[in-house]
Amino acid sequence: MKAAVIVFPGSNCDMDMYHALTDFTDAEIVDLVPHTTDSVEAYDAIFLPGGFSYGDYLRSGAIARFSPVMKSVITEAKKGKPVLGVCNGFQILLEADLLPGAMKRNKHLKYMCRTVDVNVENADTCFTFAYERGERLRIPIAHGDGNYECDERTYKTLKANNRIVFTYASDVNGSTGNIAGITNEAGNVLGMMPHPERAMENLLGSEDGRRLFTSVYRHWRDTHVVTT
Ligand SMILES: NC(=O)CC[C@H](N)C(=O)O
Repeated sequence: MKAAVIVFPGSNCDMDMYHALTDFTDAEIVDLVPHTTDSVEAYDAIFLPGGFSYGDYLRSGAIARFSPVMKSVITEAKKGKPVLGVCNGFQILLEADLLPGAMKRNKHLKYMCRTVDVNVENADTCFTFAYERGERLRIPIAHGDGNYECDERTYKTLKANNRIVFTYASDVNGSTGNIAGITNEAGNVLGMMPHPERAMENLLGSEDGRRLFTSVYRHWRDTHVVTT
């Protein structure tokens, strides 16, 4: 598997994502790809890390969404390649219309940085099949704009089609339905606010994020590698 970690000006979780992919999957190639690149076609999976792209000016993710690389990210997402956006990456996917809804400021208007309980609502995606449905994970959050908002019709559609992949076990930031992560209709684009790449080692608090990366890798292997 060739994986691309996109680096925007202001990304700050790019190296954590790189570490998660290089040290916990068997991906042959993991590249840090600058936002100025115009094609990511050569990659099998694309990762948008967290951070403060363009200083969160205007709105989180609103400027990064127009980075040169995003045209190709959108094309590859529409082809069905796995695209994961974590935190600011999720915000960029929302701004790029690859996922529905928007992020508002956290309900208490405070930046929050702590480890929270996250429920696995759908373990039937290429990102989550190494988990069990109903499992409760410990994963760090670190955001000021994590209050996910969508209209009622969108919420019903997300729910009816099992596109809510993660929820917070309690109301941490005001998100509609405690949503912590959703997919697009095809299931190959996942946006999530909690940081699985910061939950890779028990020494650092949790290793509950590992299986997200191993799921993506195994999904690629199962669909691309012929064994005799
Ligand atoms: N950790 C991050 O990706 C931060 C996300 C975003 N810039 C916010 O504060 O909401």
